[in-house]
Amino acid sequence: MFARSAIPAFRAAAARTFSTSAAPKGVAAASASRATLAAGAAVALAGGALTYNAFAAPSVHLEGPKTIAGEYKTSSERSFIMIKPDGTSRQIVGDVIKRFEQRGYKLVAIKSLVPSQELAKEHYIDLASRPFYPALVKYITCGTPVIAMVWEGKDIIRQGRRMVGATNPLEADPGSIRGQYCISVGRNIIHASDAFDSATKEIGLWFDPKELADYEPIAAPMITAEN
Ligand SMILES: Nc1ncnc2c1ncn2[C@@H]1O[C@H](COP(=O)(O)OP(=O)(O)OP(=O)(O)O)[C@@H](O)[C@H]1O
Repeated sequence: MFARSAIPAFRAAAARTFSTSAAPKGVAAASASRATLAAGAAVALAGGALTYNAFAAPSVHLEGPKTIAGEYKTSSERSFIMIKPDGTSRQIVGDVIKRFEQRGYKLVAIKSLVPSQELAKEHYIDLASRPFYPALVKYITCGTPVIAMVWEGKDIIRQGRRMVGATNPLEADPGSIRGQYCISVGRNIIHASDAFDSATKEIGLWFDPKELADYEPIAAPMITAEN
């Protein structure tokens, strides 16, 4: 059984880079402190509740150059992207997925769930002192599902943030997802990891490693070749 005390340890290690508005971009991999969940344990989600399921091996890799978020600045880099309840309700899930697919990114995990209070609070824990935090948690757990995804590919963390757009949709580039689909900071339809250690934390929080697929899309060489 996963020791619940590992979550606060992990939270402390993830530091401010988890929340996305003010995080130092691009330096997280080098500077981030790391945490390791105990071998034989993982965070898993079932029926919208946060549970801690034991498993044999491997452990969730949260430290070292290669983590559950792949390897930073390589084609194995991964980001946690989540369509929020308003995005699901407004039926733009397909459009969001299409953008990432057409850009050349690889979908390695996806699931629809109604997050528990515990999970939503943990995801946004770095904003706990902000006045909008209770409403944010209420919104994420409102009963309409979120679409939790892991996308993989070159520079996905930075590009994912660019594709999503600014936190306040009114400041977002019109070509970005938020810039195209929304006008309110409280209903900005999508989340994307802002740094490598944030992606590591978030993927580990929302997914069991066994849910992450390892495959090669047939068009991969046409997307990734540099010459
Ligand atoms: N002033 C605000 N009023 C209401 N909600 C806010 C406000 N600022 C942020 N939020 C909500 O909290 C979320 C997290 O805020 P954060 O500052 O981390 O921005 P973000 O990184 O762009 O968003 P996310 O983490 O969801 O990708 C925002 O996406 C938004 O839903």
